Amino acid sequence: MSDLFKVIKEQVEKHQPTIVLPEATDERVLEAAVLLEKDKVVKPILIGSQKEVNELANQLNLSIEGIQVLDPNHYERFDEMVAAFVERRKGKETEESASEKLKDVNYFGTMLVYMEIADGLVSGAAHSTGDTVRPALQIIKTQPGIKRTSGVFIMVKEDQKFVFGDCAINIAPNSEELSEIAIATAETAKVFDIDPKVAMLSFSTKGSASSIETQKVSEATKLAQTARPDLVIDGEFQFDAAFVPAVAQKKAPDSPLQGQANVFIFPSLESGNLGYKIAQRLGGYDAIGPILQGLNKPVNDLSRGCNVSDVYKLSLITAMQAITQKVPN
Ligand SMILES: CC(C)(COP(=O)(O)OP(=O)(O)OC[C@H]1O[C@@H](n2cnc3c(N)ncnc32)[C@H](O)[C@@H]1OP(=O)(O)O)[C@@H](O)C(=O)NCCC(=O)NCCS
Ligand SMILES: CC(=O)OP(=O)(O)O
Repeated sequence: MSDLFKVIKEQVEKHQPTIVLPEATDERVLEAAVLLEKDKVVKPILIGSQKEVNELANQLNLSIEGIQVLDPNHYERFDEMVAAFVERRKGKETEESASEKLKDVNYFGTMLVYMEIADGLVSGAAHSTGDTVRPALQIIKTQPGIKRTSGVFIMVKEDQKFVFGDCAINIAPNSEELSEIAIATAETAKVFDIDPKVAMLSFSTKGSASSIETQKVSEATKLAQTARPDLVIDGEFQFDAAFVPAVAQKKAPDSPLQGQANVFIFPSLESGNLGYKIAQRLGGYDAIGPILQGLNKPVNDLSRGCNVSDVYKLSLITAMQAITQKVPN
């Protein structure tokens, strides 16, 4: 385990927050839950039928002793949960539609976090991002002052750490949204002990090309710089000009980044999602996330391509958010 995760583990194990893993019948999730329980870092809550979870555990030769399993079909506080959901969705759900939705493991798990029965949630190993995050967008909602949540990856290889955003949520952010994503991502980087140097990415460097797309990024850069003059944010940059000092010397010699960027903001979800997967699969980086930024409580997504270690590490990050994020709901 890298130093970064050793530090997070030390921070988290003193508190052992409760993290919901709704996809109990996914082998990777069950295995990660068993490891988290064994290492006494977080208390996992699995969601599903006890019978099915027992069967999978037996098949994998895993002991789930001590791990709580909650079944939406036999949950003693289900009526209370339905009432709280209807109240939260004010006019958008009836008791009947709420009872139906709360049978879904992601809605059910998200309500456990909302009702403070659990401290955070990690899902998405077996669900699309839309199905994983929609309950959180509807129930947990964004923190005051944050218009949109976004999803970032912490990219780790040996002692190298970078943050990539938005790789998960906003399909075609406008310049205001991109500026908000850049600021939120810089703040997330600090949580991982990265002194953020933010590059706003494009296919152009400082006006080398001009189009609606490049102008959007250039405008977003100005908005972010004006809103947060204390942060180092510059753009628009091609990746090489942001990352390679010799190329930065040629393409953008006057930029404060000097080819030393460590936070990369992609102009669209197409580029962000592709970019992180290329760095992960061709570049050999560990890609942990998507970590959702700006929500009132920690709910995080996984890629369906994740492995046991990804589930474990994202659970640690979620636990860390739970103990550090004291935001009023
Ligand atoms: C995230 C996503 C699912 C939301 O879309 P959606 O479910 O159609 O959202 P809706 O427009 O119906 O909005 C649902 C609720 O979420 C809120 N919402 C939507 N996007 C939001 C965002 N980025 N931040 C905060 N809230 C958001 C809406 O305001 C709405 O709230 P309300 O019901 O209380 O009014 C959609 O943007 C999406 O599919 N993004 C791409 C996900 C993806 O495939 N990523 C690639 C793999 S990681
Ligand atoms: C984050 C992401 O790309 O998720 P998935 O691979 O499940 O679509």
